[in-house]
Amino acid sequence: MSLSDAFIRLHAAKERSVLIKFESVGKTFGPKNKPIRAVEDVSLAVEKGEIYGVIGYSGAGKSTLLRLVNLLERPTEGRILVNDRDVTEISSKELRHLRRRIGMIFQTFNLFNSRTVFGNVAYPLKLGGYPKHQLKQRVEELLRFVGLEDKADQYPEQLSGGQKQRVGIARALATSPDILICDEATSALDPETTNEILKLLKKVNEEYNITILLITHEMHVIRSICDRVAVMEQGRVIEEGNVFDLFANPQKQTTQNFIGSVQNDKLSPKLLEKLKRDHKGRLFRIIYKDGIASEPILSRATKKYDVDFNIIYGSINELQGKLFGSLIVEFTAENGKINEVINELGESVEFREVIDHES
Ligand SMILES: Nc1ncnc2c1ncn2[C@@H]1O[C@H](COP(=O)(O)OP(=O)(O)OP(=O)(O)O)[C@@H](O)[C@H]1O
Repeated sequence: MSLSDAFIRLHAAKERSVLIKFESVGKTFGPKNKPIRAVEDVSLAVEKGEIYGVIGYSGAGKSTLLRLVNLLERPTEGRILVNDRDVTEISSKELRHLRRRIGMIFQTFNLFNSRTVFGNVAYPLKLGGYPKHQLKQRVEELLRFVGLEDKADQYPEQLSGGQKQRVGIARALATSPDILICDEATSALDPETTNEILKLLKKVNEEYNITILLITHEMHVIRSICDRVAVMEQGRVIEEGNVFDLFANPQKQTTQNFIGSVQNDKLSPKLLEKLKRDHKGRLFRIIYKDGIASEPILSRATKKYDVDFNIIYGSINELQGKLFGSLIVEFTAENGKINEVINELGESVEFREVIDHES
């Protein structure tokens, strides 16, 4: 192996190193005779530099799992390693240090209403003994990063929800953490503001190389910015993996429901009836799962066999840089020709004929 190969491998290994590790973690609340199992036997590894999302319905145990990382809650079983150190075994001094390495933002922003935007962002710096003469410069730099340089003297009540979350992000970044934990950070925001905050989180991840661990109940958040995802239900992780793979091949009903909430390509029986009334050709659902561009495949095959095609429903989106989604297409021609097109398409995409209602 050449020296440059060795360097590349070493670099790649470093890039993929595990930063947060849950090992068979459990958390029980409540008295012994009436225990509430919030987290049940969770094992997960969050790698350095990635955006890792945990999704689940209300009560699934997401917040509890998140709060275990910086020991806002203590696990009742298992171990949580941050940078290879078991957080349950560190001293209170080390814990204070760990908490400075982990920034946190919240659904309800948790800003100090009696302090200005500047005061909120400066707070963790003052607490950590940041050099006074550099403080103003650091806060201004952070406010520029989140796009709030003109709001330094305003109070939280004078800001919109999105602006408040930007302050929360600037404050969380003040101590230059390695990890940013996001507790439903966009759940209180409208869709447009949600997208702005998600873009900002992506920028935090890319420009500062900060690992992000977020929880959400919105699949849109996972689809937009996460590299990997865990689906939680009743305290357990029921499915986990790369976001594209999970979208392409969901195993559990809950995962399928979450994906359905953003795909929006299921036909209601009423709509299917109407489509069949309005379109006299044969209807097929074509599923794109591996990033192959839709139009060229369709137009090539239909042109070759002289079949008319008409895209009538569905959507294709970008997911982790690849195309993903499904389309309902009408083919009009004699059956023999349509069958030829089907045979040809079958080599590169998955599809099925839409006959009755779809599950
Ligand atoms: N401090 C606590 N004391 C007792 N039970 C708790 C406590 N915190 C959470 N729980 C319970 O643990 C379970 C998981 O709650 P958790 O808040 O972690 O779920 P979640 O997925 O984050 O849901 P939500 O989005 O509604 O907050 C729930 O049954 C909840 O009632």
